[in-house]
Amino acid sequence: MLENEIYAPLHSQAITGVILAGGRGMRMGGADKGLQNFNGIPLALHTLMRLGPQVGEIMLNANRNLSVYESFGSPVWPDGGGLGEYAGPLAGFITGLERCETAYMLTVPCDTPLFPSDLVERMAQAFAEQDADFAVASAPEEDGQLRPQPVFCLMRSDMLESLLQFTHAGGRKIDAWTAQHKTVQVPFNLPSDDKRAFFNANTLAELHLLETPATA
Ligand SMILES: Nc1nc2c(ncn2[C@@H]2O[C@H](COP(=O)(O)OP(=O)(O)OP(=O)(O)O)[C@@H](O)[C@H]2O)c(=O)[nH]1
Ligand SMILES: [Mg+2]
Repeated sequence: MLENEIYAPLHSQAITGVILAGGRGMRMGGADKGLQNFNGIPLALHTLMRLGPQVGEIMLNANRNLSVYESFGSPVWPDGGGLGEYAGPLAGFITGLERCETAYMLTVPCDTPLFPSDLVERMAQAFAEQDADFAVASAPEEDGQLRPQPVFCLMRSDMLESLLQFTHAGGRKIDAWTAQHKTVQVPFNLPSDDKRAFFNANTLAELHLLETPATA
């Protein structure tokens, strides 16, 4: 690194956003989570609209109702990687890394509708400043404790080989994989940050709660 160069900025246009909507949705009674309405808009479409302006390219990862997802106007890819059906979010990471045509990829789940509008900017800054292999968001949960949110994960798109090795050895947990590399945590707990930004909806009741404005 040159003496005067603080860090090489990571331009948002070099990032492909991958929206993970490939789960079973068991806690929603097996519903296709990404197609459940949030304030009248399917969650996956809501997520596309929130993430789209923050990245250069965008794709959806889904395993059911593919034509409905395609109608949202972005590329849709189901799980590959030979892990079998519903192997978990890392199956979506594999799909994303196989399809990504930019230098970086950022994953976002479809069930966390209030995620920050400056998510990518802050993740990319920490990633570049600390010359990391992964940037992972961390945020306060319902109990106020700051915890990693590993489905919000920024990486270089050359991580596919490492991920295939990890998953073919039986690994399924995102944080166990990222722990093999240099990972920076990006805290989203500034006083100005929405406390509910990383609340996710596992049930329909939780989804409806997120639709209502926060009470002071
Ligand atoms: N591609 C893919 N994504 C998944 C898979 N399982 C979970 N995800 C995604 O990972 C994120 C977090 O998963 P969960 O909150 O457990 O969602 P889920 O698995 O659909 O719901 P449950 O069945 O209730 O656990 C969501 O965005 C899911 O869509 C999978 O097998 N494949
Ligand atoms: Mg699950």
